[in-house]
Amino acid sequence: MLKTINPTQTAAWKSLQSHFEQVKDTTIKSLFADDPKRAEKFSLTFEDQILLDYSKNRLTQQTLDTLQALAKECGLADAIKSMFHGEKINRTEDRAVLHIALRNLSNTPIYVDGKNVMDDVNAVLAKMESFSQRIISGEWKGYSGKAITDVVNIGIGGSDLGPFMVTEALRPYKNHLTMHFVSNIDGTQMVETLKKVNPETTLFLVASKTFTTQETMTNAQSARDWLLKSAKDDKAVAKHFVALSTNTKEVEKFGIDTANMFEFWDWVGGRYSLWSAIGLSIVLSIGFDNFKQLLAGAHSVDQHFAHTAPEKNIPVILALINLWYNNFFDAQTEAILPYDQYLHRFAAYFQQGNMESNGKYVDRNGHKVDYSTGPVIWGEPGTNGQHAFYQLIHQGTKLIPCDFIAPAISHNPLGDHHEKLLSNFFAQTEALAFGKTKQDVEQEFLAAGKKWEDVKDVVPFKVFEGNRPTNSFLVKEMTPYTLGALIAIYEHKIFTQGVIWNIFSFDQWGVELGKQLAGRILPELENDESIHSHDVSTNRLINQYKTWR
Ligand SMILES: O=P(O)(O)OC[C@H]1O[C@](O)(CO)[C@@H](O)[C@@H]1O
Repeated sequence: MLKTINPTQTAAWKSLQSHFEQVKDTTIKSLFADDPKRAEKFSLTFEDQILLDYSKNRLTQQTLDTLQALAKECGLADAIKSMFHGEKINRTEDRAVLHIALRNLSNTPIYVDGKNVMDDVNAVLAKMESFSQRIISGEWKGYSGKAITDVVNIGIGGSDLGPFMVTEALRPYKNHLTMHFVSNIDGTQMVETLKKVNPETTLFLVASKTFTTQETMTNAQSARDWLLKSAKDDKAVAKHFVALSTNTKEVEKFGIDTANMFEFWDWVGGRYSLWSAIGLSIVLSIGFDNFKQLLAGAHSVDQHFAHTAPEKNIPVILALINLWYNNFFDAQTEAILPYDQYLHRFAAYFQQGNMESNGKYVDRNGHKVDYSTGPVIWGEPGTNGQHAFYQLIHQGTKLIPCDFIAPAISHNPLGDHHEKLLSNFFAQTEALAFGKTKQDVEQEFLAAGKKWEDVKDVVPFKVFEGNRPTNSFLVKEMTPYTLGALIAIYEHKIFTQGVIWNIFSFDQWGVELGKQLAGRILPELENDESIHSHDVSTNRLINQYKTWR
């Protein structure tokens, strides 16, 4: 079970506080000047596929050692074992946390309540394999006898972001099926999607762990109505709708044959579910063998996380580095910046992954914390970000630790595009770390033959103080395997931080209140009567809406 220690009361935290006072003004530049072997010492390679360089950070070996001592005092090693052994570490929902079982290709038994979950996991994987083969080969026919050409995944949050992110990231592995993702309750997304597809050849995947989520059920109902308008026979539903869910009863109630249901279990968190039946859209898009490679990459990282010494453990090190900025430098956000267009939803995916997991102010004792927990996660692919928000990262007043991610081998070697992309990837972390001094700026002006009088006023604006921390992930090639590994690294980083912050990373009660209030407001919108049941601001907004609609 997880310990319930306030991290700020540990001896290691106190050491970190005094250590912080000693090193807070040390620059990355001086750390490199003092140790020519820094890049070698502060980097790790995962299976000759991913190089993580974390040398451009504001930390010393002592910082890392003390952070490791903190993790130890907070019981990280036991927490990892608890998760891998299927203990119910999601205590507020009384559930185990076993996304690692979904990719447990070694098939070692994992027990929950005395039952080996691997039997069910393997059965669903086999069902996903045979179903996807029938769809991809064209053997499965729609109501009019035509093969499926388009797949629409209807889901939201974890039932959308993961499958969408991965199918985009692995586009080079795609087959002929066209994938669509509808998540928003805003009818616009469904209407625009339905314009692009033909009811005779479209398969809908209704992806919802609970099968009660308002957005998904509303979208699924509209899609069903749309299908039946053409098919004019309820039997068509069985040929065009499948369910990905834990809730058999609700699936039946919706009218989907449970033979067309792909099951998963309450020990799979929504934001950790792309490895489960929720990944069916991924399987349909890239085929089962590639999906298995995705699982294999994640499984390999699971082994690394569970069995590698903390000082060589990639997710642990990443977690500690960002905790250092979050809790000692008071950094509020972290940016994820993939130099890979295919990863354009990677940051959005980990927005949910991280913020829904560690955005908590109540600790595992039920008390309000007096320290900072999960950061704001954001990001966009490079180089687009460079022309948008990098100004603030380079010269703003906020400290923003950034993760840079790039593949060494491009799937699209068009002219010198990839060299140009990668030159930016390398240049940015160098610029952020080392900056540009006043002397450099002056030198540059002189070399360009400028007169000192003409340029002296502009010098301060051209100085980069540097010392902005980054991690670099250089991935050999973005394959299903390496992508699976990368995602699992981030998942375990989030887990590690949650353990140290003494919070429950696998519930999400913070999303409930808004849902509850929306449920109360919806019937109030049914007529044009003036509303007085809320605060004055909400009343006014509702009443203005009623006049304008
Ligand atoms: O898969 P479901 O049950 O429809 O839930 C969708 C999403 O809603 C949440 O419960 C809350 O936003 C997420 O955790 C989850 O991924």
